[in-house]
Amino acid sequence: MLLQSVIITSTWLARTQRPIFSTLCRRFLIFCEFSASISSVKASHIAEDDNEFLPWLEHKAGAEISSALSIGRSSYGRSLYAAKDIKTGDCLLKVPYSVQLATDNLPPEITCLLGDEVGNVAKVALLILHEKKLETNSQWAPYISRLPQPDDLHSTIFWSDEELEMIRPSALYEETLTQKTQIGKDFHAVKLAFDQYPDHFQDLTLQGFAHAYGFVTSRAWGRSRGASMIPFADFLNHDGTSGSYVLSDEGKRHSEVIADRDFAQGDEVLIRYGKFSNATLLLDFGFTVSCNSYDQVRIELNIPQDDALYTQKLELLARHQTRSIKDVNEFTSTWNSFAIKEVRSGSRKGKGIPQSLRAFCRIVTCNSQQELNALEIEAARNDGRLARCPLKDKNREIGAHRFLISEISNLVEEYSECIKLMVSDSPYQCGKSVLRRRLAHDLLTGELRVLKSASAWLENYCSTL
Ligand SMILES: C[S@@+](CC[C@H](N)C(=O)[O-])C[C@H]1O[C@@H](n2cnc3c(N)ncnc32)[C@H](O)[C@@H]1O
Repeated sequence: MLLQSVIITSTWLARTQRPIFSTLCRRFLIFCEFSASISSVKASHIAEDDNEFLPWLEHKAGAEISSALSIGRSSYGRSLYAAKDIKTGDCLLKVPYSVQLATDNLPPEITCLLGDEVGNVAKVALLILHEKKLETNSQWAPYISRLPQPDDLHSTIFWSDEELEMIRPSALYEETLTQKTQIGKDFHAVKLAFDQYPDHFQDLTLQGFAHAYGFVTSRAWGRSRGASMIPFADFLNHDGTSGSYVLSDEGKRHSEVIADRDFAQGDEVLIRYGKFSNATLLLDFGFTVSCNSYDQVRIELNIPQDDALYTQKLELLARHQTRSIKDVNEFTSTWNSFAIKEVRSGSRKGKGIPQSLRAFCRIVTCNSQQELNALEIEAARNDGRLARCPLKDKNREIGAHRFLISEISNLVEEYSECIKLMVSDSPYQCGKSVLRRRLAHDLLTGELRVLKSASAWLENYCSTL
């Protein structure tokens, strides 16, 4: 990822910028949000060597980083626990910028070889590889040695083709391929840059580069100077239900986390990485949460090619095309691609189903040039957007929504089939395969829940119109 964080300036102005999800730029988000919560899991044990990590980092920083937290292990890997009773509003940790790893830590002789085509995530990945190569001579050795093993990375970019087939109906499938392509491009740009310099990254493989890339997307936060790995803070695990923030204070040049509730000594402290769907969590971090309230489904609709008004409809949409809109998960609603979120039952307005999607269906189901003209006239009288109001002809309004129900039903069928296959698939798999099957299952069942909620709302809309 880049984890989301709130950047505070001297005026305490939080900026909210986030590049594209599932394309690498998206990772340079600036709006980061953290939240802390209590897990019922108490600190199991603190690995012997982990005791030395915080003193090492504090010595390096020349400042105290945390007296409130200690390192332990949970089922999520390394984790942070309350070292004492903590009150809401207490500062949990404060990590100075001077001990964070960002692109400006890259040695100048490496930086000067890299062109603009090599993105920030790739540069931080190179920094990690560079430090790794130095082994114990690296001044970051205690941090680098605590990064996960490649086998512990479960982002879909590391899934085999067969594993990826499990998530075929989800937009994450395409997002994963796009991300892999981007990593490949970054890798080749890096290789080209270092071609003449056998001292640097001569033995770099695409696989090694992709792993380093995965470390960055799953453990770096967006800051004004780009992606930053924040040692110690990156031992915090995610809980989407909590709601306090990690602040990156540009003035004081540190990142901090404030407790949003009380913790008893020994409680596991979890933060919210962002309001991320399972698709985002899986691509960026390699995990999912069950019943994720931020889940969403991207659906793409097209005007049937055999539609007698195909060209007229396309032209009409093009004339009224609005700028694409990105949401928090970086899903973009373009002219024919829309993100649906879970619609609460009983919701009157169908919040979760974009108005632009319903408008698209009203246009697609028009049967004559006159009907299209009427929509254009209405748009000119209002704010210029097409088909935002319910059609006056009730039957046509129902027809438009029935078209959408039918598209969603096809998806529901596709998802259900895939889930059924997944459940009945080879019972002999173990370890990594079982874990990835569960991740795929969480993803698809979450997206299926969203689709079904939208379908139920639309059915109700049609029957009560
Ligand atoms: C920023 S690191 C957190 C520290 C990490 N557990 C470690 O061992 O260093 C993010 C990674 O922790 C794990 N993680 C965090 N929250 C999780 C959760 N709610 N469920 C499962 N894994 C989680 C995932 O492997 C994720 O890529």
